[in-house]
Amino acid sequence: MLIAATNMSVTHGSTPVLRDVDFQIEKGEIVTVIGPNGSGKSTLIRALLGVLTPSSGHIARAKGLRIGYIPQKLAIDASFPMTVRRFLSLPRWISDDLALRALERTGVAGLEQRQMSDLSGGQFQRVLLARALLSEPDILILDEPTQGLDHPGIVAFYELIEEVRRDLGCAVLLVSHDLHVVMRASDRVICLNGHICCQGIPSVVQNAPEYQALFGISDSSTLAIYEHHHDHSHDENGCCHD
Ligand SMILES: Nc1ncnc2c1ncn2[C@@H]1O[C@H](COP(=O)(O)OP(=O)(O)OP(=O)(O)O)[C@@H](O)[C@H]1O
Repeated sequence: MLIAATNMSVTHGSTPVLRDVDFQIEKGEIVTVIGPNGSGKSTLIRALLGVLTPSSGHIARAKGLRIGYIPQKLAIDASFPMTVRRFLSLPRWISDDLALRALERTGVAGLEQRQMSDLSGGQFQRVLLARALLSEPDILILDEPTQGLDHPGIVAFYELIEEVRRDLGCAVLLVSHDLHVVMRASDRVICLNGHICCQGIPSVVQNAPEYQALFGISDSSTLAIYEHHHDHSHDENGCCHD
């Protein structure tokens, strides 16, 4: 076990956001969290990272766990000069050789002298990934890494994630809205909506009546994910009632 949350609830102010979440991730697994906007995906990630404290339950992390985190958004002001090479050396200086190898691994070698603010969305994500890999993480945590990428870009990014997992053996936890790709590329999928609605390996989740009821899935209507039908109702706080 790398990280485990037990019976974890999180409130923002007085608003419950996550309720009774039991979650754990093992070595080398690729786990994707899916769910509607505002369903608590980023909150779950932030709690697992330890940057917010659950209101109840607890979180355990393996001793000495190294986490490589790629945030949902990272704004770099265009008026603030920051080359890719310099960015890779934050917060700790790294050698040119290490920088080159990291960029090669994520398929963006040659961009060293480019300004971060000039990169395309896909290049930017790959530079973030290169930087996250420098710490040789046991687990990579990525919050919507494919946001803004086109379909080939999304598929390519997932292929890269799989390659990184194969080569480095790290676990990967991601948040994604790309349902089709997620189902192909994850070992396990978690459907979140203020609580864990269902979880499991994609083939099982995909065929589970709970999943189909949750997401209203038929092949042609995958994008109807956010019009999904629940077999239980949610109040305004995202809590569920059978
Ligand atoms: N710091 C905060 N203070 C108050 N409320 C917050 C805070 N962060 C998140 N929330 C609220 O908690 C709920 C869950 O937010 P969260 O960002 O975890 O959802 P999400 O599933 O990641 O959404 P999205 O898909 O839109 O990124 C939302 O209603 C949000 O407004």
